[in-house]
Amino acid sequence: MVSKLSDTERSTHLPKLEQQGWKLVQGRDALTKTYTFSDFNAAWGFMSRIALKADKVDHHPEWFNVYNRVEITWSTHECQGLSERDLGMVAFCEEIAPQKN
Ligand SMILES: C[C@H](O)[C@H](O)[C@H]1CNC2=NC(N)=NC(=O)C2=N1
Repeated sequence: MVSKLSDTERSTHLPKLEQQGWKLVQGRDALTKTYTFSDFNAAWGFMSRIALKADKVDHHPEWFNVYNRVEITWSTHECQGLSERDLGMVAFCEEIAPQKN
């Protein structure tokens, strides 16, 4: 069973993630970021790599795509909030996104 991030873990990780453009979702325990890419091809490439990773680690995103924009949200259904699994996927997103915003 995966557990929600502790207060200490939150104060360790959230400030840096907020600097990277991640925001806590209002009304639920989740992190979201909107990435903008050069075109649909780049956005879909990003989504494809996340899809493969999500499948591998069995942790899946909530997301919305329009052309070059991908809004992605991470939260863990199992504990109904943020867990270390979300931090892992957030780090992966940052690692592979060709464009930072
Ligand atoms: C049975 C399966 O392992 C679970 O439903 C996995 C699948 N992907 C998941 N993804 C996310 N984001 N949270 C989960 O708790 C989760 N659980």
